Amino acid sequence: MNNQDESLLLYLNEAIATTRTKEKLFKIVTEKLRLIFPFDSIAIITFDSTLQQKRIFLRDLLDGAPPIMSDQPDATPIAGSPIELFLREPRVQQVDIADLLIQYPDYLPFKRMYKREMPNLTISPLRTSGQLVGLLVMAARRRPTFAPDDLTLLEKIGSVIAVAVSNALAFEEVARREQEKSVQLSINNALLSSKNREQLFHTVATELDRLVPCDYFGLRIQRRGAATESFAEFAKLGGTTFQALSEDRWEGLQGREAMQVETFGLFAEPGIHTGEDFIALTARYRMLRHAAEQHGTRSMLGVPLWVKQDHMAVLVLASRNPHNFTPADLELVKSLAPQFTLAMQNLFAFEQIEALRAQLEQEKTYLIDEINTTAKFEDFVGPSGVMQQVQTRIRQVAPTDTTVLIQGETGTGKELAARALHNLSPRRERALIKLNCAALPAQLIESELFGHEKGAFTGAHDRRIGKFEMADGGTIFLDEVGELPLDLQAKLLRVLQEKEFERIGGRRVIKSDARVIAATNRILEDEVAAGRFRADLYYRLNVFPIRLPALRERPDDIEPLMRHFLERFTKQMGKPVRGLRERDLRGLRQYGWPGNVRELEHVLEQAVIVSEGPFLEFAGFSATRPTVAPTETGGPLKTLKEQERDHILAALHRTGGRVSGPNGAAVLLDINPKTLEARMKKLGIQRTVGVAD
Ligand SMILES: Nc1ncnc2c1ncn2[C@@H]1O[C@H](COP(=O)(O)OP(=O)(O)OP(=O)(O)O)[C@@H](O)[C@H]1O
Repeated sequence: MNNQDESLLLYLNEAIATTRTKEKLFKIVTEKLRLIFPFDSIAIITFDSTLQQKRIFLRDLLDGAPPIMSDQPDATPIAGSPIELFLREPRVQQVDIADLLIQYPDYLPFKRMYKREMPNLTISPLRTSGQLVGLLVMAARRRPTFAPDDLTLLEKIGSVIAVAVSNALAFEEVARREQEKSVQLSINNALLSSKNREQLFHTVATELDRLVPCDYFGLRIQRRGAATESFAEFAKLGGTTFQALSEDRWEGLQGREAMQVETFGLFAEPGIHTGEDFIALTARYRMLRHAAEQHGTRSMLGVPLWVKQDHMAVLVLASRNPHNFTPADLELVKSLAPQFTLAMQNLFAFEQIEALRAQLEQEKTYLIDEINTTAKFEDFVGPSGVMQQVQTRIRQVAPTDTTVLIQGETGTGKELAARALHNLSPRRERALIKLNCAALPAQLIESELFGHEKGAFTGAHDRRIGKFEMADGGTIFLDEVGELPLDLQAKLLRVLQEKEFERIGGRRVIKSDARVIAATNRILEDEVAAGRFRADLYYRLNVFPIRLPALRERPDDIEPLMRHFLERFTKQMGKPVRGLRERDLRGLRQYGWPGNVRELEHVLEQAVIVSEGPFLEFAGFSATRPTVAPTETGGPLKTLKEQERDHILAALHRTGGRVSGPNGAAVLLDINPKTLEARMKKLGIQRTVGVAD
């Protein structure tokens, strides 16, 4: 070995000790070697410990192209390639590519070099501590002539380079592990910190992309016999950053239906799909074909997260590069799978909790309203025979899920009966949700019943849960059902038949297990006959009818009801208990009670308020009021307007002309004082002069 050789070895040794990147190392090696050995192209091939996979660093000095540094193992297998030949006899060899091509006519790198007229190869093994870690391959146009010393030097250089290559790769491996750790940490942090699905998985996709570069990241739920659902999907649509994909992207492409093909079982095993395998999958799955055609997808990596009888969840990465994914990538993604699974399950649970929370929030408002109005069955006063029958029917039907229709005049206790029924039913732990069908315009009733999505119509600023959804597991009480507009009757019928509906502006079918109790003070049969109420809906509602008799039909209930209300009001108002005069009782029993129990309740409330002596005073109440409803007298009928006028006058008479306040006519008539004033004005009723509210 001459001085020049020695100094080269020293130089290389030093360079190796100080150089950490393989790029720099490769540059130094190339330049120094070229001073001694004439070559036009040089490659360092490294092997993994099992000699199964190789990585290639290549520099072509003739065309001045930048060196090729392979970050990923080369996909071409070593078995069956000329490399195998050198592995069998690892020593410095000089070969002519033309000879090799006879044996390996399809080996591309040699074909390429032959074409570029560099047929002379010098191959030297790279060994460290006796172990083969790679090959140094020099290609030249002219056949070099080596002295035996040169060959010895090359062997020595080979071991120096081997150490360098091993170091650089080990260093790289350490760096990759560090990066892997940092990515895993970032993914962990994202999974732990964020509750928003899109934001969370966007971070995860971006982090994972640092280790396993890809163009598509998708978490998907595959259902047996149904379309695949997207849980979180992102793609680099032309750019370098991920954008969220929505399910809607299938629409308008080939029709949503066309995309709804079953993919259950695809990626049931973790794997990489590329080349022929990938093409076979695109032939089988329309969605994959679409991705290949539209986005140029050429390879995929899939890992199942969980597999159940009827559905499975998978993580899919896809790339436009056919050789993008390596077995190491697959292992890495597999190692992350448990975290993804946990995060998805957490999110599912969290979203479920959110939905329940929203439902509870809605229910709460109702429950607060109900605290004062909750009816215990004991509050339901009615010792008369007819009311005993009513109570028996309520008790009979309460434990079932049967739809109940309660009919009766205003104030007969329909709502009280509905509440008592709910409270006797197994659903009493859940809410009774009431909807008054007469109180709102048609569109609002629909949204009250079924809810709406954000932006479903002007003014729909937020998503809103409908009462049917809210009453899931409980009872929905449709008060004044006879007032429901015909088109809504059709929609209500559908819910009753199918127990499912959609929110306004929504596509998702919502199921509700709500028990229905409907009430009306109209005679629904007459409404059906007049074409104002759908016969089919009537039959659906009238499964178990309960009729609440008018108070005048059960005079035996009057006194017990009076005592019940008296006790309540005296207690509520902290008033002393006063006696009831026989003549007053007689008068009250004889009265017709057009407003039924509600009217009786108001009369007593008023009496408790105004009475001061030892007896209750029924000021303004006249027992000479008609004892039967005018419709039943057979005489000429009054118009509704006249009837209303008379009724208001009677109320005013009783309150001494007072309209508002606790002793006013508005309380007696159970309407808003402003409304009463407006009606009085319309009907031309003057206030009694001299009486102030
Ligand atoms: N049997 C009863 N025992 C005790 N209170 C009753 C009874 N029936 C009715 N009430 C009381 O009378 C009032 C009116 O009853 P409720 O609101 O249930 O009648 P409704 O038939 O639903 O009336 P509307 O048709 O006007 O809605 C309520 O305050 C209720 O508590």
